[in-house]
Amino acid sequence: MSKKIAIGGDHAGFPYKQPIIDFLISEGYEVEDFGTYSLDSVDYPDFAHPVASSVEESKSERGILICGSANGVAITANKHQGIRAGLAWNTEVASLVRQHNNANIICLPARFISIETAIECVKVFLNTPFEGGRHQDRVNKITC
Ligand SMILES: O=C(CO)[C@H](O)[C@H](O)[C@H](O)COP(=O)(O)O
Repeated sequence: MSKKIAIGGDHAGFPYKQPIIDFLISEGYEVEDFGTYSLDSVDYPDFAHPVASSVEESKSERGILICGSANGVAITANKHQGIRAGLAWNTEVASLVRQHNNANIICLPARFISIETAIECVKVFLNTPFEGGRHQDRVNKITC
């Protein structure tokens, strides 16, 4: 896959963003960081929309979004055409969101998982292929 990854999140996700970026760079990925850039309180859609747009427009191959519960960024990203943003809180779910749902954005709940788990989820998300078959039929039915 292309090595370009878009990443973003709100103030709750901010402490997790740089360690994930460091991991991605160490693995040879190019990273576009859409913010936020501090712990100051912000609104998650202001960061989820640019990440989703980057994936939607094929400027990035995959996206990573981080907020407190991961729900706000997931709900926002899934408003975009062609975006399948799924939550992951352990490596098994991170694998399934690729294998079964062909997710192109992973949403991480920073207030409920460790940074180490978040990085493990990202690793699995980026390295697990979509299974296709019956899952492709189901993914095809998602779009209204
Ligand atoms: O959007 C969210 C929940 O769906 C995220 O968890 C946010 O990070 C959270 O709502 C931020 O909450 P705060 O009390 O404003 O820090």
